[in-house]
Amino acid sequence: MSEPDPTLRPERQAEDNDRALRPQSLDEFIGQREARANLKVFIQSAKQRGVAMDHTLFHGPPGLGKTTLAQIMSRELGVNFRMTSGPVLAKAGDLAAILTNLEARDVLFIDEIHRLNPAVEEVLYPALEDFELDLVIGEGPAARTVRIELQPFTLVGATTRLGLLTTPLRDRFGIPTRLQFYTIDELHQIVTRGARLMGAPATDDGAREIAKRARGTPRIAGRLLRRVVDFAIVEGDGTVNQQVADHALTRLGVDHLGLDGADRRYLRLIAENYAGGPVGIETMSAALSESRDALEEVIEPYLLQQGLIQRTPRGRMLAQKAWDHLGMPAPKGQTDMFG
Ligand SMILES: Nc1ncnc2c1ncn2[C@@H]1O[C@H](COP(=O)(O)OP(=O)(O)OP(=O)(O)O)[C@@H](O)[C@H]1O
Ligand SMILES: [Mg+2]
Repeated sequence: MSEPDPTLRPERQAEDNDRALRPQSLDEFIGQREARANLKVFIQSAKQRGVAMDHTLFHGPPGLGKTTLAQIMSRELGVNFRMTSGPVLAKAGDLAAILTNLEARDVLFIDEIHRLNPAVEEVLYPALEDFELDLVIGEGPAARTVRIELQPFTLVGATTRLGLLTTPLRDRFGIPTRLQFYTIDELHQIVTRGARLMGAPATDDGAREIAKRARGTPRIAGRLLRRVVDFAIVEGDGTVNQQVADHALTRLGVDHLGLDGADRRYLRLIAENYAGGPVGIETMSAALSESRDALEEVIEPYLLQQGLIQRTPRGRMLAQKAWDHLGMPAPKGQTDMFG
């Protein structure tokens, strides 16, 4: 079986640096209606009161717009945006250096915040609560603690794994925000806007075809759009229409539900080797040579959201929709419990 095409995975790649498609304001940002409406109120209120906005946590699957929203927040608040990530902050001193350089009301964005070193996390707590740093200077008997006052700031954390956050850290976010998969209509708008910005006109049904197959994820929609544009330019007349979109996406191995090779391998494994399940995640991970994290973070959320699989205490099971999608009959009695 062939390796999944990295174009189709929601993980970050260099081309995300293509800023052209990144929305710059809350009004330009499509989708996440509820989160956006709430953020608007909290941003406005912080500005009117002249205070740092409350610490905000974005969580949800990769590619749904966590980093984008954090950048938009700082822009709308009119403050600096400082960016780092959990794995990069190895020592308490690394975080201290960043915190002491923040200006009043700045946004500090920590990506992959579930991967903070515990020693660094300890330093973060008083900083978040009282805008104070307790630093230990020197070693042994000469060691002493100094307290440093910080400017009030807003921490914006992002994570794909809310469950891996420690409770004390989680509790320090006044504004926890879960990002949802996008609807086809929302992705349709995102693709149409992206095509316009790329200078490649998309017909309504062309944009819709890409939207339907983008796995609910703007990052994937952007990637698929780029590839469809390639086909449109080389093999068509440069227009993104339904025919060229379907042709290109089929060539890329993206099926009509937006599933790619890795998704189908996942479903087929349960169908063919485990008669529809239940099968444990560790077994799946070994059989597919994918890390458990990758399965839980990247592959499963969309399959669950689409109602293709179910998570049960005994493991993963295929739902009827998955059997239909694979074109295989479900074993007798197998899916009855789900109706
Ligand atoms: N609502 C949106 N409208 C248009 N484009 C969007 C939207 N949300 C995200 N994007 C685009 O999708 C891509 C991924 O967004 P972003 O980097 O913010 O995701 P993320 O949630 O931070 O992902 P990760 O978990 O991998 O860090 C970016 O190129 C961004 O421009
Ligand atoms: Mg991000």
